[in-house]
Amino acid sequence: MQLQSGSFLQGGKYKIESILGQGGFGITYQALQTGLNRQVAIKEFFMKDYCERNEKTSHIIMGTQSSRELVERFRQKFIKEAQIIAGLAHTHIISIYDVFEENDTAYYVMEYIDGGSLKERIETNGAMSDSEALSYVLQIADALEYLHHRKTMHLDVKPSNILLRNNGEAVLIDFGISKRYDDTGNQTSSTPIGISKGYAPLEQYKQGGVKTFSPGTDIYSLGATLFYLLTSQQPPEASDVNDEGLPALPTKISPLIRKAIQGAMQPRCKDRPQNINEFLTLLNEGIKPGLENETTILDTPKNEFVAKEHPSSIPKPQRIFLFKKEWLWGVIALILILCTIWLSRTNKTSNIAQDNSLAIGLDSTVSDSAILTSPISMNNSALHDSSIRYENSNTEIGQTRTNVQHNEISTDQIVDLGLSVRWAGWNLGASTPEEYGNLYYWGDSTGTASSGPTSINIYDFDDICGSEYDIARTQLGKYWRMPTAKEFMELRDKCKITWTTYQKIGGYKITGPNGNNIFLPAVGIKNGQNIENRGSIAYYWTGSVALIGGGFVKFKRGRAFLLKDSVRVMPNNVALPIRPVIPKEEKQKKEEQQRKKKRKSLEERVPKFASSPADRFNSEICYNCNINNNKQTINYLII
Ligand SMILES: Nc1ncnc2c1ncn2[C@@H]1O[C@H](COP(=O)(O)OP(=O)(O)OP(=O)(O)O)[C@@H](O)[C@H]1O
Repeated sequence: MQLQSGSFLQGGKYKIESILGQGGFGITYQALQTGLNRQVAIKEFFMKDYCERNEKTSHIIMGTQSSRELVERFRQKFIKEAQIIAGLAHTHIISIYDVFEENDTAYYVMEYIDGGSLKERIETNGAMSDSEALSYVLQIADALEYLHHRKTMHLDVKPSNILLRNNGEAVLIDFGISKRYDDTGNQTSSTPIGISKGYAPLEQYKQGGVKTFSPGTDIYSLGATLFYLLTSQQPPEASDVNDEGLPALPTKISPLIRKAIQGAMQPRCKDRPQNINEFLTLLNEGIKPGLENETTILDTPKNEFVAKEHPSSIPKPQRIFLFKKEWLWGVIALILILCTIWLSRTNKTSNIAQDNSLAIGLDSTVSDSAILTSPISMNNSALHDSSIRYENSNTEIGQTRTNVQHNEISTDQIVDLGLSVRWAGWNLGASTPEEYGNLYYWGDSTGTASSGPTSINIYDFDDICGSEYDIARTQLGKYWRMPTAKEFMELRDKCKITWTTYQKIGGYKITGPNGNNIFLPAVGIKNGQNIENRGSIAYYWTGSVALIGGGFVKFKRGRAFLLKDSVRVMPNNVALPIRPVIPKEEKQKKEEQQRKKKRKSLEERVPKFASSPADRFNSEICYNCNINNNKQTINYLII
């Protein structure tokens, strides 16, 4: 028995409109928040098997004393969980606005999401393309990483728990069985474990469920979700996966994605990627992984998940410690590689210095920087910020300059990385290289944090880059603009991306093919008044060409994702740092164009050189006549 539509909660603050659904632990309603006149979703704690409702008062009633105790215990946990979720702030995690008790039960109020679930999407449209499925899975991976970072597991990731905002953004809901773990990884809450067949891994079926913090459990469910999105088939139950392996995935799915699903859906938790970062590495193998922790994966040999008949035979990503047995050969190989890199860097540096007099900022401690940028350098303490320098300056990156104006991102901070465009050394609006920049909104030429579009607009990148909507162009003028998708891809694909810290700010050192560097601080994402994920995630605008639900480039743990085909100008609760570019030949091209235009207009206005004095006379008359636009006078004078 549910609350009637038209009934009120919290003294009229919320008006129940309809029922969205009911599960074992709760009823979800669509409601109106009357004061703000906005739609919300309200979840009511209601244990179907133990609770009833007094029709007159709407109060919850319970039968026996023992059921009362049980329900009370879970009600307290429901409230606690809601409070925890309310403390999370992530674009792809449901926002909770309010938690309260009424009718002898508990409620939480959340953002109402009207685009339906991924499950409904598949039921209506059938299986998705690789890119569409990935765009959703990457968003949820992001949300999971955020949760895992806070020692929280969701434990019920599945397509029906992923809703879509009408702008295409995926949002993770239903934390009803999520758990939190303390710093030692022990469970701090024991909300009941529900089993979602096909999505829950083996360990969730065990008596007592998952007891220690293990991101691999959510990774299994995420892999199963990807399986469903790409096949529109319910993934097999974990016990069947254990006995028979995963059924062969259609070959239209890219081999890399098939391998990633195989890897994520390993029956044994320890055989799966151990964190979201490792899962993403499988999906994004082409990009070199970051160097943040001791388990970071080496570039070479490549991480390989080989899809075999029985998934438990699939090897895990290879890690450094796997090389222990061959340590002797490893050490010899390491020395050889280091020598080679040292030599090649020495040559390269001297070549650059010879060929390009602009390269004065290059580090003279060549051997250090060679180690720094080589994939062998796995130790953060070996990272020297001093190798990050401007191409055109003797100043080390990071020297704070006072009174820097936006338009001071100028020539001395253009870095030629050896790519088709030159990149700014700092974020737009920043006064130091590690700064956020505080200019957010593309499409808002003032670029201030408090303004910006109020809804998400989708633009084709051709409409944006270099136009009046391009904040880099409007702020810096002249030839500056946002990078196009192609240019960002070039940065991603041709540069070495390594995690480092600079002035205590985490971020990515991007080393171009010519050895020059820029620093992309992991400035996070501004969401309302908060800046989230600062020091761990970097998002950047791009004038990109793309799919649904993104439109920016995200640099993350040594990889860059370019998800989208179009530019989304985000509403004003989201902000991203901006790194402008300046095309190499743009200045000359523009000047040449202007010269041509001038010439043309002169040619139109001034007749060709007339040889005889009479002709010249007539020409001059014509010229004057044209100017006066007086044909009669011409005729008269010519005659
Ligand atoms: N914030 C929301 N906005 C819009 N619809 C929602 C929202 N939250 C849940 N729903 C919808 O409400 C229905 C019930 O969802 P919910 O996940 O809360 O319950 P359940 O999983 O069925 O039950 P339980 O987890 O309590 O056993 C689903 O159709 C879901 O898509």
